[in-house]
Formats: sequence, C-alpha cells, structure tokens
Amino acid sequence: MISNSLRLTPGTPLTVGSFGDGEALRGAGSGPVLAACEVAEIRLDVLAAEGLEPDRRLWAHLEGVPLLFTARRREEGGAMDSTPAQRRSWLETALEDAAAIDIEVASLSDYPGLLEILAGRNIPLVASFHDFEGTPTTPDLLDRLETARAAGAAVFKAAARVHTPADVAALADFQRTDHGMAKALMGMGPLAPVSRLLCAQYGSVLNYGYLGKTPTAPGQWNAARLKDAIGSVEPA
Ligand SMILES: O=C1C[C@@](O)(C(=O)O)C[C@@H](O)[C@@H]1O
Repeated sequence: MISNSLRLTPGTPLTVGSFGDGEALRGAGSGPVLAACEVAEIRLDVLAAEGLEPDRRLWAHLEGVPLLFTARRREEGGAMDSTPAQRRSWLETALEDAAAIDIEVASLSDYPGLLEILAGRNIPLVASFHDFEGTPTTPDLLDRLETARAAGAAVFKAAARVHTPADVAALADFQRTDHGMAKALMGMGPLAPVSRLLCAQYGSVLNYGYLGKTPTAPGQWNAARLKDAIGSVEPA
C-alpha cells in the first residue's frame, strides 16, 4: 500500500504532479515528488502507450505519495486507443494503491459496478471533462457537474482550451461559484498558466502540473513551480 490518504477540501488547493512518461515515473523518488506536489497522478494510458502494462511494481517505489490514477480515453486526451475493458483492468490494477481515481464524466457508465467498489473502499472519484478545442458554456459545464455529482464524485474537474481572457474568466467564474461540491477548473494552451493560478486562487482543489520533462496537457506548469506559485499568492 502506498498512501491512501487524500483530503479534498473545497478551497484548499492541492498541486497534482502528473508523470508525463514512464521514465519520469521510474526515476522519481518519494522525497522529491512530495516536495513538488501533494498528489501524484499516474496516467495509466500513458504508460500503456509506451508498452508498459500497468502493474503495481511500476509505482511501488513511491512510498508515502498519495497517488491519483487515471486511465484516459483517447477522445479526452488519452495517449492511445483503448477499450473500456482495458481501461477498467488498468484501474483495477491500481485500486490497492489509489488515493483517488479519475474517470471522465462521459465514461462513468462504462464500468458497471466500479463506482460502487470505489465508494466501498472510500476512494474519492474525480469526475473529469476535457475540451481541447475551446471553453464550454456555463450551462454545459453545469450539466456535466450535475452528472458528476449524481455519480457520487468527490470532485468535478474540467480542463478546457482557453483562447481569450474572457475564456479564462469564464472558467474562474465557474470555479468561484458555489455549486456545493469540490471543483477543479483549469485552462489549456498559452493562457493555461494564468488560468491555473487564478482557478487555484478561487479554490480549485486539484491543480495539475507535470513531473519530469513531458507535460500531460498543453500549457501545464512544471509541478514544483506551480506549487510554489500557488503558495505565493493569496486566496481570492
Ligand atoms: O485531466 C487531467 C488534467 C490535465 O488534462 C491538465 O489539463 O492538466 C492533465 C491530465 O493528466 C489530467 O488527467
């Protein structure tokens, strides 16, 4: 068992360090990882795309690091084509060590019985949505948030391409509105860094940066730098 303790409190911004490749994961040590972030994301699809079949031995060296596991489908940024059965089996490999599990809102019905297993083991569900083209409308975000809530998610997360300052403001506004559940909003693209810091200031619970050399989304901060930046500004 690695570390299953993860406190997701609305208004407390945690930094998530996401391993962008197998080399970064292999070469990581618990101390440096915990210095760079409070939670580490392991993208099982990224490992599988490199030919590394998800297996507990790949992360056993990260003793004490809360691990968030993600098996991303291609349509939402996954590194390879995969079937729901494949992604489910990757996630099942990780259950024993998971401090949290990320499943797309669009995939919530793809894994019958899995959400109940997460609930039974007290593993928080992060229900996510990604738009690599543009920023969704507020009703669209709300619709997905309600699906996440109905599924029992601990966090609704949305990452969207931001093209204009108005897009950044739209995400930050959604972040600062009280919807009665923890949220994590973030932009992608050249305006991503400012949007991520702004959403953190408005209480985004999970704020993603990369560990190693490869970002897992366009415009991500390096995780240590993001953690430092979040710690350097006041909550808004
Ligand atoms: O969903 C997310 C957020 C993310 O897409 C980002 O925008 O930083 C990075 C992904 O690895 C993670 O699973």
